[in-house]
Amino acid sequence: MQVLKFGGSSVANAVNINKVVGIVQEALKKDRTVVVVSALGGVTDLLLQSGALAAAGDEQYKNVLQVIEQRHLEAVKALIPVAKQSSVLSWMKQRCNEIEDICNGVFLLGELSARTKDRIAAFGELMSSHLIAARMNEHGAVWKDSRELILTDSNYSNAAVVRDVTDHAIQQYFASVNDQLFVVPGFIASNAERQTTTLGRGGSDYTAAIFAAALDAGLLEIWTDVSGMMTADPRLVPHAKALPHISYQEAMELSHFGAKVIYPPTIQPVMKKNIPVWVKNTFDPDAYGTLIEREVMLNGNHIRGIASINKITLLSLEGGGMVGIPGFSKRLFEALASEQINVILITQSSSEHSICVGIEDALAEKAKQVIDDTFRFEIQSGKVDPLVVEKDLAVVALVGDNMKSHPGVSGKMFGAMGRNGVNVRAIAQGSSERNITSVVAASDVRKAINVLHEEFFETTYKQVNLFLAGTGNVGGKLIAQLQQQQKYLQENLRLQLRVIGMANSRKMLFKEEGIDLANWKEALEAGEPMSLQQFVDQARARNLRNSVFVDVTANGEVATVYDQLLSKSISVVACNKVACSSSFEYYRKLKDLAREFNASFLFETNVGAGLPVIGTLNDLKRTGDVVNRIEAVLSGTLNFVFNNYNGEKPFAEVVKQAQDEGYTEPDPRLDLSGTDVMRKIMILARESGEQLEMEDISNESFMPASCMEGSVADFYKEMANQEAHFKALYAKAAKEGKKLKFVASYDNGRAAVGLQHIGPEHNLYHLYGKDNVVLFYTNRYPDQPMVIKGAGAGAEVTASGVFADILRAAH
Ligand SMILES: NC(=O)C1=CN([C@@H]2O[C@H](COP(=O)(O)OP(=O)(O)OC[C@H]3O[C@@H](n4cnc5c(N)ncnc54)[C@H](O)[C@@H]3O)[C@@H](O)[C@H]2O)C=CC1
Ligand SMILES: N[C@@H](CC=O)C(=O)O
Repeated sequence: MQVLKFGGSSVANAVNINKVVGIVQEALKKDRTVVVVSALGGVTDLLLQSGALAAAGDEQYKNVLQVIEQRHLEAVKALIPVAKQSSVLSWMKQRCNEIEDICNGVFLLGELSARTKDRIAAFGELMSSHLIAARMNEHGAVWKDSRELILTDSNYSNAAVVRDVTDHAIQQYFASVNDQLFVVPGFIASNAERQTTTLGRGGSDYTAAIFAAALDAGLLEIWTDVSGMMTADPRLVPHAKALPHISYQEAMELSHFGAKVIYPPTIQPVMKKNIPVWVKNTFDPDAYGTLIEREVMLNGNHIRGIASINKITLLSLEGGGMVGIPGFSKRLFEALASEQINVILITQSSSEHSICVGIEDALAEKAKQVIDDTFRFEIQSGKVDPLVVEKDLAVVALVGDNMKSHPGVSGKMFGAMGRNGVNVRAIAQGSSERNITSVVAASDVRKAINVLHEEFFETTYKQVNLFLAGTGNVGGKLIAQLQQQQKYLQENLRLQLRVIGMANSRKMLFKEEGIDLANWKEALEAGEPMSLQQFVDQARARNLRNSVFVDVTANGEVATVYDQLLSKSISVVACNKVACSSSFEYYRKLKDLAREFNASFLFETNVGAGLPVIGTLNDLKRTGDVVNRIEAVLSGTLNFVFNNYNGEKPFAEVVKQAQDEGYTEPDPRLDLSGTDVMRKIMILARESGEQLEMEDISNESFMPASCMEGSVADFYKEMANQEAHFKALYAKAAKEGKKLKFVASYDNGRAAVGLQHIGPEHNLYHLYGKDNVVLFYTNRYPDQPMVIKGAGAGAEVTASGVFADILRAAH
């Protein structure tokens, strides 16, 4: 004997029912078969709706009944040969009249009892099963009303089956007939008074399990519209994987926690009899689906799936008066039970100072009232605080038989969530160690499940979601490098970098599946007008795991939003130097936020572009070294200018060349004034542990003050006017056989920048093109400094430094 159950979507219309017929025909070749069917998809809702409308005195119920009748009559006409249609049509018509009569009564009384509701709801399965039996008449199908076989109590809408009587009735009936194929309605049963009852929404699965268990079936097949159970809800996790094999216990845990593929009570009866349950897809019958059995082979992973339940409220009862007093929790649970409030999760700290339970959001008010009433005396006398109710939460659970006795699973789970800023509000784990349950904000569910899926299942790659501000010189090169490396990173580092948001000063663009970097310019141009706050809000609201905000602007305002991002665990990578060279307080705050919210705040390119200056300094510090002195040339622009200026070509033209080659700041006056170098030496001093501000740094500027007045065009014009000044600077140094270098120094708490004459004996003398050099004098490098030298400006090298920071943030 085998039992096949088909859900509402599988029998939603004539086309689908014909697919079902094909599947049953094949099955019939193997064994005697019981087919359990749900109502035509959506019909149960329509039936309940008509009852509710009638009870509310709304005559619209007649229209809803018409829709129901129409759907069934049409299905009969499409499925049953014309010669045999009339008896089936007339049977359907009679049932529809019965529903109408009941609803008319409800309308007149203005009352819908639980009993009547079950009577109305039952017609869905009655009519679908009758229709399908008629369709399979040619295959010898026998229609049997399950209400004659399944006995329940009178708890309408969620009746409990009286198993021994039911088993006996089913066994007797099937022993008394010789037919091979039976079609029975799921979901419905009857009580001792022969009144119709129902087994709860999803109860057709349960009906099938009851038949399978009573008949000692060899197999129970649950045919639905998905190809089995998955590692996570595929609507939330695009990379969710099918689970070909899973144990009864795991299936129950996953189903309880929201994987709606199978109705949870279904497992119990078949598990007792060791009957395998095969979840299959009606619309893809060749797909393997999920086979649920007692013993399932290890799949190398300690967890089988991730499940969630939304709309959870946490109730917390706290108070010193609870400690050491037996009976508090008993009273709490009795109070909830008295109002039929189901408890989804319980946690109690060993201090006994608080008990916390999770229930459905919809029951929160009722729960608050009954608990506050129950503990009124204790609350008034201050022994217990009034109940704390926190709504809009969700449960996220890891499920797997193999978690048992494997240390590290919960560490991995909470570590991954913590790194992504998912705050865990409560935790529960039973001693079966089959599930670890956490409660998180409803708004974090999607992120939490994806983070966990990536951590436990996605050996293929890790997704990193970028929000990129700035598409100029450096930004443009960065985008090109990201595009060029996408494939390599996916294949070699298992990283999938996606640019989800992109902005320049005029436009912004978002694409959850990632912006196509081959056509970003056109796409961004067609984007929406840029609003910095909206860009930040989007990055926060999307709440994607492994999010990184990349600031490739030179903009002060952009630098002010880092705190909003870090506090949402979004890492920040910046080549913009404004944040790190603003007040020490803000710089410190950003570092603290990054630590607090497990995010990265990386700005390697703030000094020396792509050179490993800040990283090296941090390595020295982390390993216990102390930086005593720094001597450096930190301006690519100024080094280029002084390397290329000898009084022949005008100074202004050399500066322009530096700008055209992409070495200067967007505003070149920042380079020429020495401000850019001040920022850099201050950042190095701060990273060395010094609390410096810009005012603390002396700057011996070589620029005539007149050059710094007006616009950038005025700046160039005035530099041309001041050519004699620059010639004199050059000539003086050349006369001494020296070179002009704009040098930055930090020495035991003091920092300075300025133009110096550097002789051939000096460490800074042999420095060409746009190079930078940094000399670290430390406790471990007291005489011969640690030297970092190389190209210190240019869009390509800067972009690669930003890229490297992104990869560091990703890890
Ligand atoms: N060029 C170099 O060698 C190095 C540059 N840097 C830094 O790189 C940064 C970028 O420099 P470039 O690419 O040369 O500048 P750029 O002027 O070519 O590009 C700046 C980009 O930022 C965008 N932007 C400006 N304000 C914005 C806002 N409020 N919101 C969104 N986008 C905005 C602009 O539209 C433009 O796309 C600067 O902070 C610079 O200090 C750092 C190290 C070396
Ligand atoms: N404008 C800067 C670029 C890097 O920060 C420089 O010239 O060094």
